[in-house]
Amino acid sequence: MASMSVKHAIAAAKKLRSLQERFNPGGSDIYPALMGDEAITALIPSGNPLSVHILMFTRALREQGTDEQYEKFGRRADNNEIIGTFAQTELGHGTYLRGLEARADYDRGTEEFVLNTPKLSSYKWWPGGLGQTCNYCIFVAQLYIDNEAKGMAMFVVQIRDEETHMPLPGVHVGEIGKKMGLNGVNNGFLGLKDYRVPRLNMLMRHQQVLPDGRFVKSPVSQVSYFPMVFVRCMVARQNSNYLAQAATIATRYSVIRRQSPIEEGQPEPKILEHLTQQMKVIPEIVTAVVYRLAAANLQNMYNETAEAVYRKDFSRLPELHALACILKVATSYDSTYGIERLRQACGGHGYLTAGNLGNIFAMAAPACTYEGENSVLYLQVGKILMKNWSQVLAGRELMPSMAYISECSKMTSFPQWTGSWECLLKAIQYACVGSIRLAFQSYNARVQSAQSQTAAVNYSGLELTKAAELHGRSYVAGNFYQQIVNSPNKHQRSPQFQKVLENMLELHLIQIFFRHLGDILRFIRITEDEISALQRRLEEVLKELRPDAVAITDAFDFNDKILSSALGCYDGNVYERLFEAALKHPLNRKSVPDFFEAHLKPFMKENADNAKKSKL
Ligand SMILES: CCCCCCCCCC/C=C\CCCC(=O)SCCNC(=O)CCNC(=O)[C@H](O)C(C)(C)COP(=O)(O)OP(=O)(O)OC[C@H]1O[C@@H](n2cnc3c(N)ncnc32)[C@H](O)[C@@H]1OP(=O)(O)O
Ligand SMILES: Cc1cc2nc3c(=O)[nH]c(=O)nc-3n(C[C@H](O)[C@H](O)[C@H](O)COP(=O)(O)OP(=O)(O)OC[C@H]3O[C@@H](n4cnc5c(N)ncnc54)[C@H](O)[C@@H]3O)c2cc1C
Repeated sequence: MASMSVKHAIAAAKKLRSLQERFNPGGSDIYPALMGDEAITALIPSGNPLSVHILMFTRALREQGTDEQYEKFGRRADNNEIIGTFAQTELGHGTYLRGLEARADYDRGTEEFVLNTPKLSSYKWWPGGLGQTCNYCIFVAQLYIDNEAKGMAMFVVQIRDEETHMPLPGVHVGEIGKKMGLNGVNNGFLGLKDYRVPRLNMLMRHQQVLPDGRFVKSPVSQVSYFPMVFVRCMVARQNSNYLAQAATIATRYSVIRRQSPIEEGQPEPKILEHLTQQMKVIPEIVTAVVYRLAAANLQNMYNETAEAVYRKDFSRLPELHALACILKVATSYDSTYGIERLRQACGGHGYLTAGNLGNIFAMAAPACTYEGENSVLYLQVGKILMKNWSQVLAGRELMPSMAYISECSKMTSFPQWTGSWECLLKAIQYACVGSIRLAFQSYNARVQSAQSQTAAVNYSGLELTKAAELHGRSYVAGNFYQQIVNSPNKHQRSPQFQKVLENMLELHLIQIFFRHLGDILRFIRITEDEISALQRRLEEVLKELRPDAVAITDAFDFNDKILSSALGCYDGNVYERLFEAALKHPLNRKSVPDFFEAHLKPFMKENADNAKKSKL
């Protein structure tokens, strides 16, 4: 689905409200009830100008505001009476939140905050819908009381008149310009000059400024980062879906397109019969399945943790933060590169807009950057792994998603190679733990030699990133293994279905193994014969999955409207649809285009005249 117009976004928002009334009557939060529903992902693609309103503005009001603040602002936002966005990033800073320059100075005389973006670099820059759609925003700023910095806080700020939509005095708001994609989103800029808001416009569920200017700290400062955790979980889900969409298109196309006989004299086969084509398409189908399951797990964990945070129990926040970061990175990177591989798998037609792969790519790719730039989130996970390795060295228990690290740390060497799924999974985990150990040694040596912790993180950055990446692989592969091999539902599956799932597990594990062979060989001895055996298993499982490829992608259940692709329609009429799309192009409206008389004819005539003259 391409970027939406505001008109279409409003239709989607209405649909969401009606779904909420149906599934969660009277409740404000639609997502826990509906998160499994693919309709939601279809209604809020990242190209929707209301997505930040729906996913961040309403949620921040609910989770960061007091009950009274929810009644004042949140209920109206949930009801779409006001439309807002989450304005955090600035022209000069996105990643380093402690460097944000927008400021909120408390004036105890009037019990107001005075909001300012003092420099060009402190202008808010990027928030979705800020350019034109929103009349409110959550403005993230450094809080100052008596000129003393107190850290980040969030403020509800009205930016446009509710009746006329005119920007209010003191507000400088606009659109940041055309982007590579998502051009329906009207990402905006915002400057504020001495803009006053009442004290109770600061969201105060976790930290407060009292009327006399006393500051009550949040029990856990990280809780102000919670809206980002939610969207990271959503990205994991959304980007897995983008990959599934592209895989569906490329699979359907690959069983219609015929090219190049495999045996001399034979008819041209469907291109999916070529082994290298299978290797381009089938692993992406499997990756989409694997990530959808991991993202669904993450979603459950988010729902449980959000409920606990609401009750001011912050104990599971670090684990959720680590998992949300790692899955956001893994799904956004792998979907972005996977979609490009799938586009190439469709040959020349993959480059046509009518195939929709370019648009899907343009929607998936920015997720590598928004909601925490991927390298930065890898470093964040790397730092968490260092902390956990210290815990291992101290003999303490780790959070459940890192329990495998303790287990592997106790192994003096890798067990006898068997090539089983357990063995492959263990090899990935073992390489991860080896990488964590090396990163820790490097990081620790730097700290011991009097480098600051932050400098040590910077100079160990490559090793930390590698450890974080392998932790992501270990978690995702471990989750898939559990769901296929140890799931309590396993016995309700037909043997045929279980076999397809096991083939997908085989392919996923072998694929990750080969992708990280260099990393694995650093810590484990494997013979050439053992690697060759895996190569043969890879070829075999591609062959086994080939007949199921279409059925698996059909099971993703994307209708033609969502895929919006001449190459990926359910009926397989690829050439007819490509032709139809070509004929709709404006250049085909007239047999002779206007530019012929105006430019092309005079240009050719001038050249012909010059040629004649030079012959004379
Ligand atoms: C199904 C529905 C479909 C939905 C479709 C979804 C599609 C999405 C559509 C919307 C499209 C676009 C929206 C985009 C919106 C945005 O981009 S909003 C802006 C987002 N900005 C960022 O993400 C900024 C990135 N920076 C940061 O997050 C932090 O600054 C960073 C983590 C990089 C570092 O911060 P520091 O303050 O320097 O922190 P540290 O010193 O590293 O850590 C301090 C401790 O805090 C812990 N921590 C950090 N972050 C979190 C967190 N989020 N939650 C919990 N804990 C956190 C960290 O581990 C440290 O802990 P410790 O003290 O060590 O125990
Ligand atoms: C489509 C889109 C929608 C967005 N929507 C919103 C929105 O609704 N609201 C909002 O507030 N923001 C939004 N953003 C902004 C987004 O959150 C930021 O772009 C993102 O957080 C990255 O920050 P940055 O752009 O400052 O990148 P930078 O931090 O400047 O990154 C540039 C490079 O520097 C590197 N780098 C930065 N810090 C470090 C470090 N500590 N260690 C190592 N390398 C580092 C990065 O890895 C990267 O390679 C959106 C962005 C996009 C693209």
